[in-house]
Amino acid sequence: MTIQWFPGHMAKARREITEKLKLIDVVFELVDARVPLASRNPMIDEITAGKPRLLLLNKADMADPEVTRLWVEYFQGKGLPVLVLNSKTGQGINKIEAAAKELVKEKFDKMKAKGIIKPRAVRALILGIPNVGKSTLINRMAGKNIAVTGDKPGVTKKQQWIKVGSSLELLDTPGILWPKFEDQSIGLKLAVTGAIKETLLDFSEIVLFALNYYKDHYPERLQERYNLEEIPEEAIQLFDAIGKKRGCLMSGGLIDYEKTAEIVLRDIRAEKLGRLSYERPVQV
Ligand SMILES: Nc1nc2c(ncn2[C@@H]2O[C@H](COP(=O)(O)OP(=O)(O)OP(=O)(O)O)[C@@H](O)[C@H]2O)c(=O)[nH]1
Repeated sequence: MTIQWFPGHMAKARREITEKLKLIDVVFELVDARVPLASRNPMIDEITAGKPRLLLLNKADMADPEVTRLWVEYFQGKGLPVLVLNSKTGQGINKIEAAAKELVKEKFDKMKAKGIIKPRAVRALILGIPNVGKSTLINRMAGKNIAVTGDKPGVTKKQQWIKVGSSLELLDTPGILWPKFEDQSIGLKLAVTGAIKETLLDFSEIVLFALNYYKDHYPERLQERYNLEEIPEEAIQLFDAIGKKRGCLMSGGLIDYEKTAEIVLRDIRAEKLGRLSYERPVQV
């Protein structure tokens, strides 16, 4: 998957989301728990145009649980309801229905009191940037008993609804948001977590970024994994030390950075360094 968001693509994505928003009551915004800000489109408020929103921190099984707890506090403090998920196993998913109902309760109660609507299921749309797990979550929520309720009259014919529990209906296609590369670290965070292809960026640069972060936040994991006596001050020296330990040397004893980077990135992907987060809420 390559992400190339040209203005034309963004306009098209936005149009598609606007169309879907007309059909739904609540938005499920899916982000990667390891990088909840980098994997989020900063224009989300504007894009969702006032629809109630539930933030879902997905891939929490790969994130540092302590940091995820801080993120939950952070978003709740901003008045945004949030749940922690592992869409692969389904952990946390059983809380979504009740949270969605709560978000629309006031509006539904008012409409019912005025006789505008009969009791009906809450309709929801999953929104997120590529690779955050939208399809995995939809499949999980659909479960074994996919109960597609069919087209709703008067709306886009192709839209299908998946019934979840007794009071939630999910649009079967997600809304795809575009990532926003406001600064270089966002691209690096998305590359290290696998949201964008690492070939889009310089391989060694991604690993240097990761090592720099681990050096400050997870030094003991590095020591343990690469059998290092101490953690050097500079990330580049850390690169050298790991290369040496792993025998990534070129003729003349120089460190083969490309090979070292490959090893480290493979370890990160295989979770050999444990559960890691790459962003923390700024302490205020
Ligand atoms: N460990 C873990 N992996 C997950 C989780 N959710 C999704 N994945 C994996 O993440 C990858 C991307 O998941 P998808 O469901 O294809 O993501 P998507 O957002 O639909 O991606 P696009 O189709 O590119 O927009 C897959 O390899 C999934 O197996 C999760 O909670 N934990």
